[in-house]
Amino acid sequence: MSVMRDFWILARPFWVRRGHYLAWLLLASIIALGLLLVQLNVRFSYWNKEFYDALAAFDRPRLYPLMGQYCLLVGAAVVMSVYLDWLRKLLILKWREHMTESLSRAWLSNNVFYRLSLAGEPDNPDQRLAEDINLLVTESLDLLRSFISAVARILSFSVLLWTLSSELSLPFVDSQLRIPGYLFWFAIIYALIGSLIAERIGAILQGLNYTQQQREAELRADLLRRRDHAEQISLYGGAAHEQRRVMQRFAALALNWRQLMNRERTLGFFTSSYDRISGLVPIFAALPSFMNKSLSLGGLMQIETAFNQTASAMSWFVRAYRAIAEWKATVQRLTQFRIALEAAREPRQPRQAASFAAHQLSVHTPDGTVLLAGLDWQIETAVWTRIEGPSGIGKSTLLRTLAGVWPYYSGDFSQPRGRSLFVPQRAYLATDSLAALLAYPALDLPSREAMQQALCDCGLAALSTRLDDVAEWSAVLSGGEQQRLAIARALLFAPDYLLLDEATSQLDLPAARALLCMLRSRLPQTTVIGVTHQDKLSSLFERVIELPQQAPAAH
Ligand SMILES: Nc1ncnc2c1ncn2[C@@H]1O[C@H](COP(=O)(O)OP(=O)(O)OP(=O)(O)O)[C@@H](O)[C@H]1O
Repeated sequence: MSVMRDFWILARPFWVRRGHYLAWLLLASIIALGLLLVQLNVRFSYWNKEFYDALAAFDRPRLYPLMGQYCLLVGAAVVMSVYLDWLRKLLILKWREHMTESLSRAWLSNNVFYRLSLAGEPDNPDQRLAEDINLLVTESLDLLRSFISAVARILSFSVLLWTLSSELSLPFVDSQLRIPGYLFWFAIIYALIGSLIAERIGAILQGLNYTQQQREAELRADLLRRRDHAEQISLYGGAAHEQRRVMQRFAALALNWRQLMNRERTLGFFTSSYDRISGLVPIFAALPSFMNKSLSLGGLMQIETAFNQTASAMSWFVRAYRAIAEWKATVQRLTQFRIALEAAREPRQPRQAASFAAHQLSVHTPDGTVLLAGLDWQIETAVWTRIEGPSGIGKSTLLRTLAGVWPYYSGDFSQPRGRSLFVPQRAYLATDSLAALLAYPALDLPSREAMQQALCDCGLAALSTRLDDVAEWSAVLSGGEQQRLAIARALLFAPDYLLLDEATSQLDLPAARALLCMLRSRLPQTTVIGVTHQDKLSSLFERVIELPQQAPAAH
């Protein structure tokens, strides 16, 4: 039952919250409509009886009111099933919206998504948020609905079937074996045997379908990668190589597809025969009563409906285990995600102090390899400090630690209060308007004049007329231009603390120097901590912290 507990932990925030009455009202309406539809089907079966009896008796005056009744019944059934589906979708939408909002907030807030990506788990959070929430909501509602409907159908139609079927008397040893309501028992045994055979043939389909989805996703991802690296591929002249890889992926997909279609063919032989036979089986079974005139034509038709409804409701119990298994797997995946989010929610927070300071600080990689150990220093406010050390020693990782996003450290360090901004070597440029990119990560746009001025200051005057243009700027701008844009962003954001990680590496030295000098004159109060391999820029920094392997030093 732990799966039910896990499910309730996931579902509870939606079903037990302020304004949850609407959700419960929707659920109650969906269940009520489902039950009404079952009752309507029972009513249809009575209509069938009366109609065929009137036909058999050539009773014209009874036929006309029956046709009127039929129109009413059909009208009611159409309105009910359309609204049932509509309300079901509305509830799915509301539930899904609530879960997406709360899980994506837990994922995105406090840099949880970044820490989870470092730790490498859980896999594919995007799939959890998009597909699994949808599956959980849809499967939960549909399982509940189909369970209630199956129970209601069995209760309503089996009673009908029992009353309609006479007692069967079979010779058994020296006496007669009497089976009351034999059609009811027959419907149950028929449904059980049919569903079990279908399950046996179809069991392997589940695995094949799963593999098929995976292969399709791999092919799609592979084709997307080609789109993302179009330029590099054409520069290498790698088209033939790429074509071969695409066809290799397709061959794996086709191999599974063949197995799937062969298995579906076998299942198809069984299900189409079963479906066709199901229409006649109850008629043949009740034929003796019809022939000895104890059953009317209408009664025969009613038996056919009641038999098939009972049989299909029974087979739900045989087949539901697969839907329940899928639902359980979805609950488990989302529970893992929820637990991972909760575990990563509260990172160790650095102390808040007047400035950045490290005391016996050690930084390591996610697998525990120590990169830097025993760091002891303090960084003065409004001073430009450069962190220096050989490639691979851990300079960028130290900057991430100071920014408060790298959780793998021990010892102690403090962060100053105030606004800080990190400018990485490769700026993040989403596909958006240039104005929105300049404002990032602030939500409000600065004035147009301020943005145009920042672009001019950073040597991007040519872009100042394109603030509203939406483009894939990371593909449109050169590497150097992207770095200029990131500095323009910093100018507009005007942080108290600026962490620069190789932020001018793609510019020539005079351009890099001019850009940083301009930054310094525009943001004189900002404390800057930088990492750069451009040694000629070192004169811009007032202080250097050198990072020798495992032996810290500062001067
Ligand atoms: N997310 C990560 N997972 C595992 N190892 C990592 C991760 N990030 C960095 N490292 C490892 O930490 C070490 C230091 O990397 P870092 O980028 O901090 O060095 P660096 O001094 O800035 O290097 P460079 O000067 O070449 O840019 C590297 O060996 C790198 O492989």
